[in-house]
Amino acid sequence: MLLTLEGLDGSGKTTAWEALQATYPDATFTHEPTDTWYGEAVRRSLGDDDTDPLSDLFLFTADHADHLSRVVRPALADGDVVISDRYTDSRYAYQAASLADTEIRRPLEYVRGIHGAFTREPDATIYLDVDPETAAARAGATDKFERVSFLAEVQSNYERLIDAEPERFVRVDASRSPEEVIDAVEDTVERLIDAFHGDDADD
Ligand SMILES: Nc1ncnc2c1ncn2[C@@H]1O[C@H](COP(=O)(O)OP(=O)(O)OP(=O)(O)O)[C@@H](O)[C@H]1O
Ligand SMILES: Cc1cn([C@H]2C[C@H](O)[C@@H](COP(=O)(O)O)O2)c(=O)[nH]c1=O
Repeated sequence: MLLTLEGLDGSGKTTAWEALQATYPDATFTHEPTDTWYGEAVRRSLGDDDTDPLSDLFLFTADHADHLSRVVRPALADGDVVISDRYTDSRYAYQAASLADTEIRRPLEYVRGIHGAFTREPDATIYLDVDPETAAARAGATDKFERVSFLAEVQSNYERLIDAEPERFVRVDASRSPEEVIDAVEDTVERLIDAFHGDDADD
């Protein structure tokens, strides 16, 4: 089963993902950007305010392709629960926002289309819902994506993704205290894993 955590910068994904590691010691915990040289290239781009958005998309997508073949697919093949801090929806939401002022028409559909041929969509996605102002303040507004106006575009892309696939997403109110958010995420993960195994048993 593939579970992903998504949301704006500073929404608390990593805080929740770290807490889950104690509860699910046998699960495979992973993240995007990864720690490989592909991920390092992505992080280098994040630190540069003057990159080409299409080049960024393909850098992030290369990191995802490597992540899929090296970590996600093997762990799923072993029957593991995989919990990823950011995954495909980050590209759909962020790169579609950064491509908005380019020659690419319908960026969100374009980015999804690139992934369609090769990716493995998540079984469920927890969306940590926080407003762009809170997100930017928590994240520290240190890179080009952590600006309120940009995060507002990203947020509206996430909302489009949720509208398109409401059955895949679980929204968690991430404006609450860290303890309350962690509790809500842990309850949600427990429910999703139980439901997934229930579905397996029905097959
Ligand atoms: N519910 C919360 N309330 C207040 N502060 C929080 C909350 N959750 C996390 N934080 C703080 O906000 C900052 C960002 O948290 P965290 O790294 O978990 O977010 P994130 O969604 O993973 O961000 P990014 O996508 O930028 O990596 C950290 O300093 C963290 O301690
Ligand atoms: C996977 C991925 C990430 N991003 C952006 C989102 C954040 O601003 C940074 C780094 O993420 P982190 O959670 O702070 O480590 O990268 C993106 O734009 N597209 C993606 O596919």
